[in-house]
Amino acid sequence: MQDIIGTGVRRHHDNLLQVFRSYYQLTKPRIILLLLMTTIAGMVLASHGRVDPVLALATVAGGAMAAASANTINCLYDCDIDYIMERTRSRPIPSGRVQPRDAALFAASLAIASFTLLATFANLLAALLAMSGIVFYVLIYTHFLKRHSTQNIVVGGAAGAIPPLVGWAAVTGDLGWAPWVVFAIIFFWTPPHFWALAMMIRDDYAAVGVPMLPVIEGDEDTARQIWLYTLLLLPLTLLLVYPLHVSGAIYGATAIALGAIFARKAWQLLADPHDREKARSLFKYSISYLMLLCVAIALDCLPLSQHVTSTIAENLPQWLGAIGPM
Ligand code: HEM
Ligand SMILES: CC(C)=CCC/C(C)=C/CC/C(C)=C/COP(=O)(O)OP(=O)(O)O
Repeated sequence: MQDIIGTGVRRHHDNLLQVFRSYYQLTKPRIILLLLMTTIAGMVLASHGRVDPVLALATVAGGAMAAASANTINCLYDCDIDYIMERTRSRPIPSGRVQPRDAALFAASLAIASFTLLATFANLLAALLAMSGIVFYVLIYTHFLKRHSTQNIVVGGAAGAIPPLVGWAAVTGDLGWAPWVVFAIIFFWTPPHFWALAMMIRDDYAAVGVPMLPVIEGDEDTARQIWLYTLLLLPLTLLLVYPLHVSGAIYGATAIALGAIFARKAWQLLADPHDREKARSLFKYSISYLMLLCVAIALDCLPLSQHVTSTIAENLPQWLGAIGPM
């Protein structure tokens, strides 16, 4: 008898775990992690590394819920094509694990909770920016552009660039040049990030009639455009050092090193646009690139880093003098 009850409880527990896992998958959690890193970068920049922990926690939670809501609505809207594409077939809605109505309720609750949290613990601007991220991603990207334009992700990429604005606004209550530069970095990073992936899986997109650039214009043109966006992205990353002076030498050196690797991978793809391994390598690297760039922004703002940077700046002429004329 006890065995039967035990098995029943275990089965109920397993089912509950399955349900949690399905809703968790619906939010595309790994993408949220990177979006949050950009939010944290925005907060750290705005507060010169001294973020209030309660505000930080509320902003991260509110930002995560807004992105989770946007991703859930995207899964709901796209479930017809997700059902056909191999990469997306096993997602919770096409595989029947979550009913569309439940997903809609889930997304609405997340958006309301996000707005409430951000408006209460941060400010109205941060809350409205997060909501505009959801609206832009769902309406402009998912509804208007994704299935109708080869420039879908160029314009749609603006939604993914909003989280650092949320982070900055949560700290300061307004916006300035620095957060808009981080916005622009992510905006120009998105086409190489996504088109590299789209080159790998363009047959999937072709099968469902989504006009991603590699499907319509082919590999050569896509590789050329990736190269162009990469060339625009790299100098943009340095604007935080000069003329904005919100980041220092540690960030600057990291941005140059990371950018050089990015440029090398984009160049290799340009030289061999049909090589899917080169596209895969650029796609994977694009994720590490943005993560590390955000880590560098945060590290650079720590008081210790600022001390190291100012010591180097003060003593550099003396050290160079000691080396003597070259
Ligand atoms: C319009 C803009 C964007 C498009 C169309 C796009 C598209 C994609 C797609 C289709 C994937 C593959 C996901 C999968 O295999 O299920 C992906 C992966 C990923 N994207 Fe993007 N992306 C965009 C912007 C962003 C932004 C702004 C971020 C974060 C700042 C981001 C972070 C990631 C990460 C971390 C992954 C890897 C997820 C994993 O490991 O499964 N993406 N992206
Ligand atoms: C502030 C705020 C809430 C911003 C929201 C930003 C956001 C959720 C960006 C996500 C970008 C992304 C992963 C696009 C992929 O969509 P897709 O439909 O092309 O991908 P798929 O084919 O994998 O479904």
